Amino acid sequence: MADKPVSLVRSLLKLNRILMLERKDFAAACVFALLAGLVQLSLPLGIQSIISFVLAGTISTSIIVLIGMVVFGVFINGLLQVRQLQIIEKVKQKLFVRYSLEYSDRLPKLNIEKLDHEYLPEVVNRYFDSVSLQKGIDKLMIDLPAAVIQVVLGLLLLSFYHPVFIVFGLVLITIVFTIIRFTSTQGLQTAYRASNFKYAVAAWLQEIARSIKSFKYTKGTSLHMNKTDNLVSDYLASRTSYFSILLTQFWSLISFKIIITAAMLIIGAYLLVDQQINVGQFIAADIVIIAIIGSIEKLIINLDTVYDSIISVEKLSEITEAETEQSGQLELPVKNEGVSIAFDQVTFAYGNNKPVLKNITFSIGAGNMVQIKGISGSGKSTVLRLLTGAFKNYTGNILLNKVPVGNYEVSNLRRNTSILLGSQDIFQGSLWENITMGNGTISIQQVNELCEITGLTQFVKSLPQGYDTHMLPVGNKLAENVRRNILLIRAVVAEHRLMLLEDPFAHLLPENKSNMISYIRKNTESTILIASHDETLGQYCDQVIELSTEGEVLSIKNKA
Ligand SMILES: Nc1ncnc2c1ncn2[C@@H]1O[C@H](COP(=O)(O)OP(=O)(O)OP(=O)(O)O)[C@@H](O)[C@H]1O
Repeated sequence: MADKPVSLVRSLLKLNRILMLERKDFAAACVFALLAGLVQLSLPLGIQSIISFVLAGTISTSIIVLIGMVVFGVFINGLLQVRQLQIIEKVKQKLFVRYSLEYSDRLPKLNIEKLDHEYLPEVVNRYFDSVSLQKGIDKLMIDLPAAVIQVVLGLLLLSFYHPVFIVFGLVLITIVFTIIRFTSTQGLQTAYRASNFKYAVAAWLQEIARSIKSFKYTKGTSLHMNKTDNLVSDYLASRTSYFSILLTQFWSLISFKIIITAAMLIIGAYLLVDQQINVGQFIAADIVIIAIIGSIEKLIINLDTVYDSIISVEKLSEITEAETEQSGQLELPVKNEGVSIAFDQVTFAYGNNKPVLKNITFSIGAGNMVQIKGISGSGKSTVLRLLTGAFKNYTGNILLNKVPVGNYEVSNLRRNTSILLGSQDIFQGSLWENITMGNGTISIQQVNELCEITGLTQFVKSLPQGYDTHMLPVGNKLAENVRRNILLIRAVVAEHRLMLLEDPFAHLLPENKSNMISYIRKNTESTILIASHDETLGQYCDQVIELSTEGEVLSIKNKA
């Protein structure tokens, strides 16, 4: 995906939206952080009182009670922290589930037209950012709120010792906030760029793995290393500029820490010498200062995590916010009856390329079988793709049963359409899943019959686990005709009102081909559109539409 401008406020709002999905848990974690902070800060007060008692030489029951209370405070503090951890663990699990389900629900609904220039398996790598986000959640929900609360409460507590601490604290907080606010946008932008290069490296490594044979058997070149080297250099450059922003922010926080330590100690010592505070108060103030410094350190260390979490949400949103297909409202009733098709002066181009189809006009009666012919690149498959409703950027009209294809509800249209396109593939799952795609109405008899017709039976019988055999991604290790048969059976087995088939029979023996065509015509009333340059197919079809190399209709021949 492209290097887009990232806005700090917009990204923070996005992150906030994700956290707010678990607002109850988040609120509980914050309350626990606040309580833990209060308990933590009450300890110096207890210690201060104990010291006062000791200095006054009054060892009494009060001291024992006070010590008891301080120890109890430490225990309560631990208890609150455990509770926080439990909440955070729940939130982490929910995040994982949420993104897993959202990705799997959204992927098939994405607008292919908009993502046409992307390689989806690579874009899906962004899913791993859900794990980075999980890791950041601890810091975002526990450490950071706790650190901020402790700094604020600590400064407030110090102000009780002397008002000068209030002014001092406020000035310092304002300076640090301003520095972070104005350097963060650039920090985010560089972090985003570094993340883009990280994914580019991963994508390239995946690409080497995907085309492993090409790289393995091409001797004497180091293309794979050179490209990796370039991408890694880009990553390092953006990571270095990201780190320089982080360093600026680290230094501002470190300066804050140094100034506050020095100032509080000097002011504290002065007030002690001046007898405005006593030794107990001085020691208690020091404990508070140490707690504040500890919290500031937490802020410094976790700044990186905040950026990572924001970038994770941005990256994850490349799928969760990607445009989905627009859908109409109309439902095409599911019945065993074909649909009529009409193309009226349709012109279509992929993106900004030159038109693939020019002024195409033809009509097809319901239940007809039609071949779309033309040499490679003439636009045969594009005609089928337009009928799936996935591409909408055309001029002219495409009608199904006299209604524009875009008016149909997308999932309803898909339920009524059987699609075999060259870009479809075998996926990792059982042979049965690959054939039925989870459609529980398909019977074993139907599938067996189709295996017999296509010649797949022998392959199925050779498998010890039959239809339960696990298929590898992309149908790896399968013979090409087996792979194509599985895809053909998948397309033909469920009854649909429209069949869009790209070169479905090219791999079949002549006898299997004619048996398959007879099966389809006998078992279904579907309208069947076949994109193929097969010269022998026309004899089986009601109509043959031939496209020219320019993507125009060259001829339309109806069966005599
Ligand atoms: N997603 C796409 N983005 C850009 N151009 C594309 C895309 N798909 C196809 N094309 C181009 O559109 C033209 C028509 O492609 P199409 O696949 O429809 O032709 P075809 O006649 O079916 O070819 P074949 O018989 O080789 O499958 C070709 O020049 C092809 O390169």
